[in-house]
Amino acid sequence: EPPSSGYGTPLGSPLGNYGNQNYEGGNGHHDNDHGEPKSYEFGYQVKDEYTGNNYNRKEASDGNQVRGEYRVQLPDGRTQIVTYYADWQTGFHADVKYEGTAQYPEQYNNYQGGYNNGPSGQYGGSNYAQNNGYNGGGSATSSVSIKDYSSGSGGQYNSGYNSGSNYDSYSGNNFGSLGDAVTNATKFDYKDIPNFPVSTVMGHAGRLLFGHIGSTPVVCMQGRFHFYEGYSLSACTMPVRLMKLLGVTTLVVSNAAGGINPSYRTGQIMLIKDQINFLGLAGVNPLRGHNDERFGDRFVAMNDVFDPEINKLAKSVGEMTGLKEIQEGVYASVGGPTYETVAEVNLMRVLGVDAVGMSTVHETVVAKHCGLKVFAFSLITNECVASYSSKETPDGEEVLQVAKENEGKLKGFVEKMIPHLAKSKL
Ligand SMILES: O=P(O)(O)O[C@@H]1C[C@H](O)[C@@H](CO)O1
Ligand code: HPA
Repeated sequence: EPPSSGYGTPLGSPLGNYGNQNYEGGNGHHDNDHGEPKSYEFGYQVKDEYTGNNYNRKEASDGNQVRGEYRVQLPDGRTQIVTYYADWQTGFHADVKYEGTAQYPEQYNNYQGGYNNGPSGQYGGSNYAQNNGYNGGGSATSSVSIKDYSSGSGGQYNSGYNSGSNYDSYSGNNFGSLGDAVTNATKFDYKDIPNFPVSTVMGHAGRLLFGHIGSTPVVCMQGRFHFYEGYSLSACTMPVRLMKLLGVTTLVVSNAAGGINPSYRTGQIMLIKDQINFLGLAGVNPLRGHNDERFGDRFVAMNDVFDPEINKLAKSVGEMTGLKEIQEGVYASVGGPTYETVAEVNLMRVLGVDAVGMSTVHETVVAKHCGLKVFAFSLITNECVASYSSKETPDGEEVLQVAKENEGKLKGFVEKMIPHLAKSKL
């Protein structure tokens, strides 16, 4: 069978009577009306220091066999060099080599297969832990794929949790004791879980718990990962995808947040009715890059991520457990680790933000993408400073302290809310 595409290229070249006439008829090389097959050669090169463009191609044929070479600049910084020959009896033969060292831009790591998952495979998702220095706390990047968790670190949790585990309590900063709500818990330190990031923030215990709240099976994170720790958002949200793969159906998220709404007081709970994704609006989104269709669609609706019915239930459960003045409002996340300037606090007020933090929104984005239901709430740990005359300044110790003072009531709330949520089928 004469190859077609391998021979298409010369068409239109200076000696372009080669391809069509000799091969498309399928009658072999010599029985055409135009005599002997003709030789040709062509080539081009683009080399431009300013744009960095550097590629070329050359090809020659003696009429029987085509030989050529082309160089392609890969987005990872390497040059791919393909040397080939082809003839109509044996087809196309290529030898592929690479020059240079691959860099790992985040958008390619997000693609589980890696754009270069062929001969060298350096971009393959399963390599990310070794390559990206999760534990160094530096500029970590990750790719998260079904492959990573179905046959890697996830495997060890599958038994017992895969079927019927429909709740996940995702504990945020400083609420380590929410983990105490989990009964008969099996606990794993993050550092002992292959390929898992580690928490570097005070108050984040760094443990994954499996157990029950009431009769509901739960997976609970004692401690999360933040963008300001140096993790990419896809690394921060990797556990959400892990939970999805474990069979979790609802993500319960908590956080410590600063009160932007002037009526909010330290120690109050705010049920999140909507969010503003400042990082996302600026293009920093955990879903940026290749979309793994096995988790969800490319484009994700976020207008319906928080269910007003769940919040209604939470309000009544909260009141039942003695929570006072439960608020419902808009949470915005910033990259941190800086707290807000006076101007930023006032900007957020104008924008309709009620509470601000440094987590959660990327987790809810990834949860929505993979079809998890979401329930989220904030503990107001400080009142954001909106005036230049104020002598107050937020600090991490205060946040931790307020969280500690309130963790008992949060635990009571979560212990009741999760079974109610499970029963309600919301
Ligand atoms: O993990 P969360 O969002 O609860 O923690 C908040 C944000 C920062 O980590 C820290 C700032 O005080 O608290
Ligand atoms: N700003 C941002 N993140 C926070 C705050 C705050 O005031 N308090 C707790 N997390």
